[in-house]
Amino acid sequence: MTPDNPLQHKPSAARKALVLGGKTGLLGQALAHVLKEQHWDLLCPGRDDLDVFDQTSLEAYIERHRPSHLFNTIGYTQVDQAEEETRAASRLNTSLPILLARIAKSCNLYFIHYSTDFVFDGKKSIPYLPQDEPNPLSVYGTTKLEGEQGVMALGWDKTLIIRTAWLFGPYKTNFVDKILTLAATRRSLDIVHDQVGCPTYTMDLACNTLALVKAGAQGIFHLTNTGHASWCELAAEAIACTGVPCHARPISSADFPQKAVRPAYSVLDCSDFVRATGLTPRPWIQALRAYLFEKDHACLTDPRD
Ligand SMILES: NC(=O)C1=CN([C@@H]2O[C@H](COP(=O)(O)OP(=O)(O)OC[C@H]3O[C@@H](n4cnc5c(N)ncnc54)[C@H](OP(=O)(O)O)[C@@H]3O)[C@@H](O)[C@H]2O)C=CC1
Ligand SMILES: Cc1cn([C@H]2C[C@H](O)[C@@H](COP(=O)(O)OP(=O)(O)O[C@H]3O[C@@H](C)C(=O)[C@@H](O)[C@H]3O)O2)c(=O)[nH]c1=O
Repeated sequence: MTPDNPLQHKPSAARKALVLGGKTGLLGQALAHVLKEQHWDLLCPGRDDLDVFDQTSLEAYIERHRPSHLFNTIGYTQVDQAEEETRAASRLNTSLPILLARIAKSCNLYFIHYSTDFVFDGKKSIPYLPQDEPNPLSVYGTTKLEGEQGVMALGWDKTLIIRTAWLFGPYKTNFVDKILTLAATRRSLDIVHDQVGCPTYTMDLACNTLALVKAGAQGIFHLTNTGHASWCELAAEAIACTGVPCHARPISSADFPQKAVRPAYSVLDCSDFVRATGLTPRPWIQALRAYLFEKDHACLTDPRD
């Protein structure tokens, strides 16, 4: 903390969240919804409202609105495109979180940032612990890891990095939606079956993030739903839930060439989360059913309403 920074002397509201990515992101919008449901004051500036790369504007925004918590859900998440747009990926996944952590430190904000299972190489066959050695296989994974390392190197206590994986949820098209759209017009779909991870519902991740924050968690945590699946199993389950007559055919990654290499196994061990909060995330299949039910019945409102 820099003692001569005028921002840190101002008391901040008890629970006021600045959610970057909260206006348009897959996770950001879920987080905004849950924060609002839990009666937090909420700030969700989009690209047109705030240039997050401009430190002066960002600090002025923080001084004006005085949030207590800074959630960063902005990221470069196009895994294949990142292989060619290394600089753009690095700017969003590495430089931005470091800048935000620095500002959080100088303004005394609790900083919550998200990272990924793709920091691991997938050579393990039991769930990855937060302290396991990362070894990313892709530009996306590398830039996310460098973001984590840069943030942790600043040594700001009130920092929480949550590694999560395989997100699905409302507000923005995701893997499950893509599969269901394809399944509506196809008799069969070829889906990779040799990549195993843990599908995670954004709404559960948002609730569980707030439980971690409430517990005052600091450092790196793994947080997903529980269980594991291949992409093919996830697709098959989503198709089965909706009753569409489409067959999910298991294939190998070699038969679905992509620019970026994905880990073969990236299940995350969430036991630190369980210990810190006393909660156990629900199984991914149950969360998937909840998502499809809520989607079908339009249960969710716009997070900004
Ligand atoms: N999706 C997944 O399966 C997983 C995601 N994660 C991590 O979780 C976090 C959230 O991911 P997710 O919700 O999927 O991300 P999305 O791609 O859905 O959202 C990214 C957000 O970042 C914003 N953004 C992108 N570029 C800029 C920019 N130059 N300036 C300002 N805002 C920008 C986007 O705004 P706009 O709409 O205006 O472009 C959008 O709000 C990321 O850190 C990601 O690495 C981790 C594991 C799995
Ligand atoms: C649409 C489709 C995808 N696939 C495969 C491709 C890929 O290996 C897998 C998942 O597809 P996607 O490309 O949507 O997912 P991908 O971009 O690999 O997802 C990752 O995104 C980043 C942001 C993360 O952090 C990770 O946790 C993970 O969620 O499914 C098929 O095999 N058949 C298909 O018809």
